[in-house]
Amino acid sequence: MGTALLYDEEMTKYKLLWVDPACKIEVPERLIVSYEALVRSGLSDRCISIPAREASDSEILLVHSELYLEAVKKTPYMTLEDLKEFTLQFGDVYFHPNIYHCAKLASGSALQLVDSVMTGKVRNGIALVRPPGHHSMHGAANGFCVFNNVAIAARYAKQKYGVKRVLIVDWDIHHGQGVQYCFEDDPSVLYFSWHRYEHQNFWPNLRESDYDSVGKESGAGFNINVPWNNVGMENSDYLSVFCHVLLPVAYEFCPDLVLVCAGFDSAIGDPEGEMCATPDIFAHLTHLLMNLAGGKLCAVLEGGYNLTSLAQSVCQTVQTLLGDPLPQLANLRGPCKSAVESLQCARSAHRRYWSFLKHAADPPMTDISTKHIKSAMEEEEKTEMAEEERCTEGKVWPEPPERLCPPVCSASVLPDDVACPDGLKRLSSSKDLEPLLVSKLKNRFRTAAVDGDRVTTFSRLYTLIEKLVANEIRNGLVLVPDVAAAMMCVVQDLTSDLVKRVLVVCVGKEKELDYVTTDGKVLVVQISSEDREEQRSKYYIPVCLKKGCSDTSGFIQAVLGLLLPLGYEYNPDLVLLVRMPGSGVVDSMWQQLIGLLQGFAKGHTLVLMQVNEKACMGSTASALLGHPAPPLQDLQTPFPEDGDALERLRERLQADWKTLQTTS
Ligand SMILES: NCCCNCCCCCC(=O)CS
Ligand SMILES: [Zn+2]
Repeated sequence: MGTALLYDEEMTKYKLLWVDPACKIEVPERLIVSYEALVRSGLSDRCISIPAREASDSEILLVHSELYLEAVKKTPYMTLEDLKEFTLQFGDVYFHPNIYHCAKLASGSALQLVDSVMTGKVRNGIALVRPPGHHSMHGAANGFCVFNNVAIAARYAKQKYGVKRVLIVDWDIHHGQGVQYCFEDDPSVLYFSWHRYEHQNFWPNLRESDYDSVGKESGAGFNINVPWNNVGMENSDYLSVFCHVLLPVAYEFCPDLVLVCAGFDSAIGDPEGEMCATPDIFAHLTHLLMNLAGGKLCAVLEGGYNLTSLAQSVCQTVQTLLGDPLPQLANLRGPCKSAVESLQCARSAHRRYWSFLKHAADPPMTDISTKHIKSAMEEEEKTEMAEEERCTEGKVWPEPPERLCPPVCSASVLPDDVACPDGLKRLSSSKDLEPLLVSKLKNRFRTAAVDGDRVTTFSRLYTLIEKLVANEIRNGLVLVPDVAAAMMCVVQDLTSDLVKRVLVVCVGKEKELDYVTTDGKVLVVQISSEDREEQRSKYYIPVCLKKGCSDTSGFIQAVLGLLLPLGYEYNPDLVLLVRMPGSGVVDSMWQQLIGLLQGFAKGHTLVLMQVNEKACMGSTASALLGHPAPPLQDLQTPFPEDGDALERLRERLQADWKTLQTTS
């Protein structure tokens, strides 16, 4: 299934008609450059174009009051003076004779997107709209927003498709207070927002934007705010919050639909955000949400005022929605102190509501919400500085890397008598081994004549890895007689000269893992029921689950809270996913793991399985081909000892691995 793209140039046909410094950044060019970038890059042609439509009155009234709607209806007929007058009753927003029409198109586009996804016409999609929506409230326009596009879409999805749980992820740099107000007592809509806050010194300066606004009454726990109290947040900060706050809760919530308030003013160069995250981060944020809700994801444009980073970020998002390989994120260095404080506060505020956050630490000693007094004075000094001096002084960043699709997505190396799963390309021609390699294998296995089929297997493995590294294929599946031996061979013989860093994810326990690397060329994360604490080192990290890999709750917690951060920090060139026989890992969990691992090494994942486990080749192939993993149904509360052990393991490892840091 494809990716929907909604865009209508009508939504570029309104603009600010008078002088208002607060609103001058919201210009029609925002939409024009975004769409043109998609066209120029060829991405728009790969999408399924869905027409925009006007939202009806009843759809708008799902969120807004009749009084407000009737008032806005009058704006097309107002004189310039009347429009100015009308605008004064709201904050940081402007009206225009054509904005009511565009606001209906913006909301209607979001609804068209929901229809396309919920009817299965497309898998996911994005609506490029203006005016944005997440600041508008029941009875008021605000922050460039007229109708709350995403809030209307959430209510519409519930009403028309009986969607039980909607996750709204707001990665815009402003707090979508309109969305928070709309759903704060509603447990069927989980609203997550991070936003520039600076201890309430940043617009919209609301006390209720802080981390302790967790929702009300039956909605308690279903509103997550992560305030950024400093500017300059980077890719590491964003990824840490996803791994340690949003994703654990999102997986436990298990939504039927994901809506994204896709604002790109959180990207580098934006005058509003003043953050430093690069456009390629949105490729990963999108990817990390795409295995939820069976891949049903609707992204709706909110903010984004630097036309260059906006266009690049939109392209990065669309490319991921289309399933293209992810870019490698370079030199992640762990979250900054302020980000750790914020995520620690958010985690501790929510630990009573979410079993996946149950073991979160107490809030930091320096309670960050009282800091706003002091920082107000700092704020005073800052405003003395010239405006342009303080904001984006010529931020520059590299063009996002090309994300080329290899000619073959998934290849397989199988014994001759095993059928190849649909969609996989069989590499049967095992080329003759270089004599060098044969001698290596011989002395490796110290047998005079390395037996025939083993040489065949390793020659095929070698062929596969060569093609992965050459980007001729994206990922691969290999069935071998002895998976542990094959793993050793791949790690020690086949990859040494081909790749710089291999991430080995070992699922289940194995007979002997009789080597531990210390040079950093290999990072082994082993998830099993075995407690190998004594063997742990920086590059060998055993995660012990009391009930083993069949405990999906413990497994996904270890993946989100440990494997993902580690993987991002380690930044491998190859991922080796080894499924030990008898691991007991549940199929949906196995597919989720393969899906999430695609975020590393441009998707170069090599799956090693034992021949006698060929029964799960089908689902492995499906995940390797990029089909969304099935949702993890009814997750139990993780075993306390596992949750505790994971928290302790993170604390012990965070000296070596900064992205594991969740406490300041
Ligand atoms: N009143 C002092 C300056 C306030 N600037 C307000 C900017 C509103 C931004 C809204 C937005 O970006 C939506 S995503
Ligand atoms: Zn914004």
